[in-house]
Amino acid sequence: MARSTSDISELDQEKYDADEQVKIICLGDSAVGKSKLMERFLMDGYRPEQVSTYALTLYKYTTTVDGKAVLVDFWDTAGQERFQSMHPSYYYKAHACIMVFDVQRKVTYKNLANWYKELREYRPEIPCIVVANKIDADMKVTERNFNFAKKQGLPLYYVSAADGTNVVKVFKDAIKLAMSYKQNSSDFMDEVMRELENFELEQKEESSVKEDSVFKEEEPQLQ
Ligand SMILES: Nc1nc2c(ncn2[C@@H]2O[C@H](COP(=O)(O)OP(=O)(O)OP(=O)(O)O)[C@@H](O)[C@H]2O)c(=O)[nH]1
Ligand SMILES: [Mg+2]
Repeated sequence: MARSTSDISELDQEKYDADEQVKIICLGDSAVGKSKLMERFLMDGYRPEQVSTYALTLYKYTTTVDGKAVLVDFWDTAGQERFQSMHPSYYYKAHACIMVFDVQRKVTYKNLANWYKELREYRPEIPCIVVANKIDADMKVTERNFNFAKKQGLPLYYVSAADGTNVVKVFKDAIKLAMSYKQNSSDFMDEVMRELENFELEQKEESSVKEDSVFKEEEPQLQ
């Protein structure tokens, strides 16, 4: 059972700046199997923490990479994806993304393009893995080419949360990619995005002041 918490400290995302803390997010339509995949990977000893107010679950996992202990938070949503858009804080400081579709439902594959677009708006450079889930339902799908991944230059894994095929591989590779992103990226893009946001905000404030004064000037004079 997931432990329910409204502990806001769980959402203190500054912790992800620490060397040994990694944040991996999961994206994809409802019912593609995001939660089942996490549960399958973490099987025993996982402790999902439902941050109920924010409709998300953090799956915590400890591992070692190059002899160093690493704490991984896998972020999973509950419900928000129905609106086809996530809150920006979901993406904030994420180091890698696992993007899932259901091989049995074409629409979930088509929607990858929307998820990917949104991901790149917030995290232009983080590694992203595409997961074709539920291959147990029809093994023939592994012969099919899902061009979206190839077109975007992303790795594609054929997976089944139900029978476990490739699940460990996906998650271990995601952790490796997240760690290497963390170590090698200067998060330069993050800095640029922040600067741009501040700049746009300042401009908006400035232009609204100007509009105010223009409006006042054009106000008809009452006789
Ligand atoms: N056959 C099969 N069914 C699966 C597999 N993975 C998940 N399912 C089923 O698909 C349904 C949805 O799985 P979830 O893990 O709840 O999906 P989700 O993406 O977390 O859905 P939301 O939380 O609504 O976003 C469940 O009934 C699962 O049992 C799989 O690999 N094979
Ligand atoms: Mg779920």
